[in-house]
Amino acid sequence: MLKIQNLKKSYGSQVVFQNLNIEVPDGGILTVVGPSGIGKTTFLNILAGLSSADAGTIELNGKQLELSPNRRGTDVGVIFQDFNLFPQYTVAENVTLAPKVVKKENKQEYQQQCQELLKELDLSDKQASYPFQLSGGQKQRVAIARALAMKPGVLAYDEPTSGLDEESTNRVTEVIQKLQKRGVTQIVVTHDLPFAQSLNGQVLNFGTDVDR
Ligand SMILES: Nc1ncnc2c1ncn2[C@@H]1O[C@H](COP(=O)(O)OP(=O)(O)OP(=O)(O)O)[C@@H](O)[C@H]1O
Repeated sequence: MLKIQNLKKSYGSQVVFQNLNIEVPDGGILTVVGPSGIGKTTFLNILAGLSSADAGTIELNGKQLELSPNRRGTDVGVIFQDFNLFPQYTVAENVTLAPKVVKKENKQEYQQQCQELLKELDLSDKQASYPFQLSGGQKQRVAIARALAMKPGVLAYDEPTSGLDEESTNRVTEVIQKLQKRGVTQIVVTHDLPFAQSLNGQVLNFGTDVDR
């Protein structure tokens, strides 16, 4: 369970949001929508531990997350809009780097996990490719595999359909639904209303549901 209580964030005198309360059950999908400049990315950055909050708490399975850019750990995995893949590494190296270096998993463990994730995300034939050799949708699935390799409690996506065609967008929906069946809790920030509706999750509309 992801439990957000009384979360508040301001930039100077501008309150971006306050009194934000929301609960997402394990395996739940929360879609975060709202107009440009309303605070969606700010919310995602706080959740990801990339930005501080002024007040409030975020609890994941009873454990309070540190709400500052100093947070360590792998509680929340984020798929950024530009994917942030390492261009000098192959797909398989992108997926195994953090389990190897950060989690210090043994080679057999991280390699096996990588094979499973690439298979699940339909990327087995791309494992030796470099990011520049992939389509946008493929790069995104590598970013998802790389995040999942760290076994996060929550997986969050920033505008996952931006720049994708209809077929790739449908693919993203399928991946998110597949991960939901596996019990992964997911937060999806999006402008794309038809896509948000297709996910059939709980909706947080920053334009209408949030105090400022
Ligand atoms: N580092 C910052 N310093 C000051 N103000 C900021 C900062 N980051 C964001 N803001 C302001 O906070 C508000 C929310 O921005 P945010 O990027 O979270 O919106 P958004 O909903 O993600 O927009 P978009 O959909 O266009 O990405 C905006 O008014 C923005 O100008």
